[in-house]
Amino acid sequence: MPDRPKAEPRPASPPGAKGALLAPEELEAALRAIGAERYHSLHPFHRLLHTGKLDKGQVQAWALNRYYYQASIPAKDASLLARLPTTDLRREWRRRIEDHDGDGTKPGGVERWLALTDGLGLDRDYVVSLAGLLPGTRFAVDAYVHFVREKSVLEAVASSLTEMFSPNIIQERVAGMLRGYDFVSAETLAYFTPRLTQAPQDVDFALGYVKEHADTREKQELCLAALRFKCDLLWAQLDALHFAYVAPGLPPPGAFRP
Ligand SMILES: O=C(O)c1cc(C(=O)O)c2c(n1)C(=O)C(=O)c1cc(C(=O)O)[nH]c1-2
Repeated sequence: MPDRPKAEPRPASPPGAKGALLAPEELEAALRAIGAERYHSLHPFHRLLHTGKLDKGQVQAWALNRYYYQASIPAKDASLLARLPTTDLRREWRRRIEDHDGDGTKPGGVERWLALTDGLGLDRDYVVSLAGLLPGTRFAVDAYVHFVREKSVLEAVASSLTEMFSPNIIQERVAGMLRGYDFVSAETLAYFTPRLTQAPQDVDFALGYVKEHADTREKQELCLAALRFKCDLLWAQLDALHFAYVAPGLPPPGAFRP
């Protein structure tokens, strides 16, 4: 019997770097599939929040913790802005910072989030002090800021693409919370109205950028990994809230107590 040919040793290639380049629409489909599987709309805490199943203290805990996410978004965008190489790119990213920080005449998203925490009866100085923040929130949000600061511009832009999925959850949240809670008004939730137009505008640009600049399979895999990472850090924030305020309901030392 002739000797069987020996198997060729496999070339050591980095995980995820194999396979052919995806067409831009295939890349978009792969990004959307990540959202369908792991966006925070699927988290049990959000399902409770959106169906009126939480009490006022639990809704306050959500708003207080999410303040840190809102307040950190313009800081992460500013760190990316500083690394963008062209006027057009910087102008686009500057618009995001203005959406969140305002322009000094009209309030931005951070200020509008504080209107939400005011509306829920939280003390503004306490919210802004971050004194009652869950450690899990802090670690997850800081991980996002660090990711954007340290990874490539392409990965940083890709990590913003969870916004592809946010208009749906925002509509569900606003309708569900207005139906479910007598302590919530349309005014309290006014933060979300401009996001319904801002997020698609952000996504148009960021998705176009990713589809154009992820021009090798390896870069495409990095973009997919960036979006998974972002979904994970959004999920982790809700895990922390759920553990502290729903089940088993064990807020860590120093955290907000309703
Ligand atoms: O209400 C939400 O569920 C939700 C999700 C996300 C997101 O997917 O990251 C953002 C927002 N809201 C939001 O309001 C917002 O300003 C925002 C900025 C970004 C980002 O990554 O730059 N995500 C989000």
